[in-house]
Formats: sequence, structure tokens, C-alpha cells
Amino acid sequence: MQPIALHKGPAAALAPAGQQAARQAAPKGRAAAPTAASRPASRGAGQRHTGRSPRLVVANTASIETQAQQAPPGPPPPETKYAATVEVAAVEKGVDVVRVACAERLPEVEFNLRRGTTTNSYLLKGAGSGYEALIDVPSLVFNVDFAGQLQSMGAVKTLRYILITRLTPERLPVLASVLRACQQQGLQLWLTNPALQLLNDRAAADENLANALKAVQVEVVSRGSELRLPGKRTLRFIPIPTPRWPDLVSIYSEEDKLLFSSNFFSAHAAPPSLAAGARNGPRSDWGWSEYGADWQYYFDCMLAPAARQAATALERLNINASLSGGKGGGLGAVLSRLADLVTELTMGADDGVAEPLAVSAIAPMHGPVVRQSLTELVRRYGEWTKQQLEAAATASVAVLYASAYGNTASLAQAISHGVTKAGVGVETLNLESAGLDELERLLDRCSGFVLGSPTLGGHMPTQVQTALGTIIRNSNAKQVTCSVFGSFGWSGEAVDMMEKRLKDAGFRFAFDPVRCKFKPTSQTLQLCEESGLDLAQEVKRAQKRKERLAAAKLSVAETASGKALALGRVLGSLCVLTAKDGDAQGAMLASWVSQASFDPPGITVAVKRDRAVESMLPVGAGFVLNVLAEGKDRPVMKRLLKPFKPAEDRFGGMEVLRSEATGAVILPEAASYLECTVSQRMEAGDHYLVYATVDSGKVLQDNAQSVVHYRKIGTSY
Ligand SMILES: Cc1cc2nc3c(=O)[nH]c(=O)nc-3n(C[C@H](O)[C@H](O)[C@H](O)COP(=O)(O)O)c2cc1C
Repeated sequence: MQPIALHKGPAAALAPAGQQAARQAAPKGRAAAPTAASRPASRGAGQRHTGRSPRLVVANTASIETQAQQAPPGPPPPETKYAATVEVAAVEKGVDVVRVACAERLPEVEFNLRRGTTTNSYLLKGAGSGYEALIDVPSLVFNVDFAGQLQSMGAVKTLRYILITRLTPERLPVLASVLRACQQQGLQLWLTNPALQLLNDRAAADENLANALKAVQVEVVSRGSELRLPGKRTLRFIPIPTPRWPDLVSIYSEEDKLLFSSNFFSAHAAPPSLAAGARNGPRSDWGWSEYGADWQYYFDCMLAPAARQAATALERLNINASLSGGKGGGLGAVLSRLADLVTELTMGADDGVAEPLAVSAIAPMHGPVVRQSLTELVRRYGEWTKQQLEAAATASVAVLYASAYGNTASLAQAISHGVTKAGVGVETLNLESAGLDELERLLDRCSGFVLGSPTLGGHMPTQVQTALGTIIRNSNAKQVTCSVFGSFGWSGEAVDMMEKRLKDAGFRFAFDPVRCKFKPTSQTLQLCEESGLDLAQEVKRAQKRKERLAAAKLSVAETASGKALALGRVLGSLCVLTAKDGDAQGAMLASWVSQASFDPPGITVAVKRDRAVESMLPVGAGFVLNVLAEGKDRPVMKRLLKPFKPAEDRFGGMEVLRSEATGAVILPEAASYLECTVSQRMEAGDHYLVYATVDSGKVLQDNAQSVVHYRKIGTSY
């Protein structure tokens, strides 16, 4: 093994900008304007690094000074830490999980953290009884003393290896504190090259971190890297990068049949009690019914927009639960089909399906250790990925962005989520690392695109500027719908520049550019998600127009099968479902509503997958079901059927009542309303079937009849 020296060359010259960046990356922190004292040392224009990655280059360096002097932002708000608990439990013999669990709702609404979150680190014992290796450290946003925890477990004296599957700026201070606590000679840090780049950048600007790293040997892992722990285990590293997580790597322990899967197979949810997840605890596992929705939401938000990379990762992992005695078959067949699809889409796929990994448990970075639901979750990952790839094969939106500190990346993620909700594929490209060939290929096949950029030095980074030139020259890109977005600190020129250049070149915008000051709020993310939905609807409309042109028109009577006509005779009463989630609120017309239970009183509502309000209806969420009254339904229907701008108030200017429990809208002209809590959700084709218990209700118009929704055919509402 060759220890890799941490380079302190060029990055050291950028120390002031790096310090700036480090401040910004602190939890909930905001960047302060670069001041004269913190300004980067002068280098050639276009060559200056931005702080996080040496690859993201500021195009117009001269204006960093001008902008900072003209409009410095306010002081950064105080850092917030979230109350969290640390719990330790056995995963396998000689493998413990140290779980930092936070039940609070965190502001990262892109993860829908209603149920809190967990961050897992794992400790592996060596030949003796002491801990030999640590996998991952938590973020400093949690108010826990992680190094102190390791100390109390005696780990700091015995650890020889620290293995990192995902590194973020927020984890670096915790990593530094662990390294400082471990004083023993020959401590090794294993991580991927992109993670090392982040480490180098930050170490160049952060003396504490640089000092902590002095006594550490760094080993860069790649596909095929192995670490033999004295005594019993061999750990195999399997990189599984995505555009958002370029440094992601999983670790497989053959002896334990355990896969440390990093962000894959994760869920954001705080466990009611850690003991429930421990092998020898009161229950052996958390099951699909408790966490299925969280696993799926995590996949939808974080991996659906990177389905191509997710397919490659699943192929590389080729998890076979059956080899280890679990129920059901492995993923072999699904993955082979996936591999074919990926090959078609990428024109040059990965180097084939890997040997199956026998896995009896998955130890992810967030959420429960997966054991009982292993076969189910792995199978679902294959299915979800395949669905996304198939959607992308029909129509896909290219999400192109660069992001130095993650804010523009969050916007990209929210837009992508909106697009995938509408059943349109997303292909994400991080312009920081992507080649121009890859960009060209993506532009040639996309049915729409969005371009995101931060403003750095009064400009967009060079990579975005170059990509913009490529986009403007691409003949397919010109035909499709698009928009732009980006985060900024005080002047925000990048989004204006992208908008102007694309509009001047005749590009059609599907939604208004999204400009976001520093870190997006939940409202901005809702705006992004709904903008993504709008763009996807536009893509679908264009697709339909194409299909209509290609095929001869058939009348409803000709196309309608007896089945569809018969289905059209099924009746439901017309309702308006309303929900509120923090500042965000949503509403939809619902006619596929039915009573489903007497005791407790319960109803089902079918919610189309691409409804904006769908994301406000996770298990446990409250909503109001307004049953419309005959003769008073028209104005409400008219209002709800007209197109809305993303995040626009559906009931603006109307007199409405509010539910005391949830704040959701109650329509005074409704015949009656019910206040409900989502109890279960089921995938039902292109809808979700939401089962909710009725908490309370009221008849508002004594003599009113409910509106019954008559249809001609079962293929539309
Ligand atoms: C070196 C540097 C230069 C910046 N220059 C500008 C600027 O000229 N105008 C501006 O509005 N914001 C500027 N910012 C603030 C960033 O645009 C802001 O932090 C944004 O949230 C970054 O987005 P990202 O997280 O996607 O990288 C600058 C930040 C840094 C660190």
C-alpha cells in the first residue's frame, strides 16, 4: 500500500477563498462576501479555484472584488445544531453500529425529513476484542460528541483504519476530531479520489484539519481495492458514484455477508428505539411496512434522477440475497435486463455484471440496517431503476448543473424530483466533472433541459459557460423546452446571463428562472419541484403531439375497449383534497374516493403520482377532504382546473377556513369535510392509493347533495 501525500501546493494559495468556503459550508451558514483580507491571492483569470473543488473555476475573477465591495451580504446567521442521541447496537458478531439519531424535522426538505433522520457509522472489531476499523463519521450539524463517544467505547486507542464511504464538508470537522483523538501510530484513512480532493481543498484552508491529518496515512480506493483486516475480514471497495455523490463507495465484507452501502438503500427516519434494529434486540429488523415509504422516498429524491448511475451501481453490486439463505431470487435477471438498457442508453456501458455478492444484511449510511426486507428492497431498487430508465428511454429531461457548495445542487435535486414524479426520466450531469462529449450526447437525446449555476465572482463558473456554448450550438436542444436556475449570495448574475443568452438564441422556457439566495428554503424547493412538474408536463404534451402526428387519429369509440367503457361507469363523489406542510400548501380535485372502513372510520383516495400535493401525503400526514355540494362545485372546479404557476396559492383571494389540526384549507361551500390522517399508502399503477383514517368531520350544508362524478370512459377522470 502506498500512502498518498496530501498535496498542499496550489490549494494552499487559495486558502482565503477556502476559508470563505469553509464558513459557508458550515451548517445553515451563509457565505460572507469575500473581503479584502479573505480574497484569494491573485492568479491568472479563469484559473482561480472556488474553494471546494479545484475543478470548479470562476470565469470572471476580476468581479469577485467588485461585487464584494458593492453589496456584501449580511452576517451569517448563528450555526444551528440539532439535538440528537447516540445509540450503539450489534449488527453482526464483531460489527456494531453507532447511530446518531435526530427526531427533529430538519430543514433539508428535499429529504422530506418529517420523521427525523439517522446517520450511521460502523465499528468493526479485529482479531482481539478491540475495535479496529471505523466506517464513516456523522455530520457536525448534530449536537453530539462523536469522538467522545468513540473514546467512551475504548475505540480511539485501538482503531487502525478509518474508512470513508461519503465525505461532505459538514463531516470534516468531526473527522478531524476523531483523528485528533486517535493518537496511535500508523492510523490509515481510506477514501476515494473525489473525497480526497475535498479533503485537500479544505485542509489547505483549515489549519485544524491539516494538523489532524499530519500523522495519518491516506489510501485512495478504487474498484477492486481490498483491505485485509488482521485476523478475519477482507473488505472489498465497490465505488458507486452518482453526479450528486461523486465520491460514493460501498464496502463489502464477505466473511460477514455484510454490505456497507453508504447512501444506497438508505432512508431518512429516526427509529423509535435503536434496539428494535439490533439483531438481538426485541425485533430482528425493521420491515417494509414501517420503512418502505421512506426507502422509496429516498430513492425517488436522490437516485431516480441518477438512474443511469444507479443501474451501474446495482450491476456492480449484483446483490444476491438468496445466496445467503434469504428468501427469493437475486437480482441477476433484472440486472441483466437493466444492463442491456443502460448499454443502449449510454453507448458504452460498464464492464459487465459483477459476480453476485452474497449479502445477508445491508448496513446503510441512513436509516435501519436492512435484513428482513433485504430481498424486497433490493428487488424494488432494481424495479424503480428500471422504471426510470424506461421513462428516460421515452422522454428525458437533462438536468445540467454545477455547484460549489451544494445549494444549486439542492435546487437541481428538487427540480429532478418534480420531473420524475410526472413519469418523465431525468438524466443528471454534474458539469464539474462531465466531459463535453457526454454533454453533447445527452443534449442530442433529451426532450427538455434545465441548466443551473451558482454566481461566483459575478459570473457563472467556466464549466457552465462552456456548457452554455455547447447547448446553444446543439440543434436538438434548441427544439426542446428548458429553463435555468441557480443559487447566489448578493448579486446573482449567473442566472440572468444564462437566461439572456438562451432567450436571445430563441430557446423556449417552460418555467420562469429560479433564483435562490444561498441555501434554498422549503418554499423554494417546492417552487423547484413544481417547476420540474410543469416542465415534465410540457415535455409530455410535446411527446403526445409527436405521437399524434405519427399515428392516425382514432375516435374514442374506436379506441375504447369494453373494459374501459365499463370502468367509466364506476362513480365517485367529487371532492377537493387540501394539505399543508410548513409554508407549503397543496390541493387537488379527487373523485376516486371511497369509504373503506367503519371502525376506525377510514377512506381511500387515489392520488396520481405526478400531483404536486402527493409529496404532502406521507404516512402520518394530515389532510382535509372537502366533499363538494351540488350547484356549488363549478367555481371551485374552475379554479382548480386552471393551470397554476409553481407554488402559487390555489385559493388566493378566496374566503376559506383552516383546519386547526393541520392548517389545510376547508371550503365553506363544501357539503361536508373530513379531517384525515394518512395511515397507509400503496402503489397502484400510475396512482398511489392512500388509506386514511378520519379524525373528525362536519356537515356544512344540511340539505346539500354531494356532487357525483359521471364519466364516459375509464381511461380518464
Ligand atoms: C469565491 C466566491 C465568490 C462569490 N461571488 C459571488 C458573486 O459575485 N455574486 C453573488 O451573488 N454571490 C457570490 N457568491 C455567493 C455564492 O453564489 C453562493 O454562496 C451560492 O449559494 C453558491 O451556490 P452553490 O452552493 O450552488 O455553489 C460567491 C461565493 C464565493 C465563495
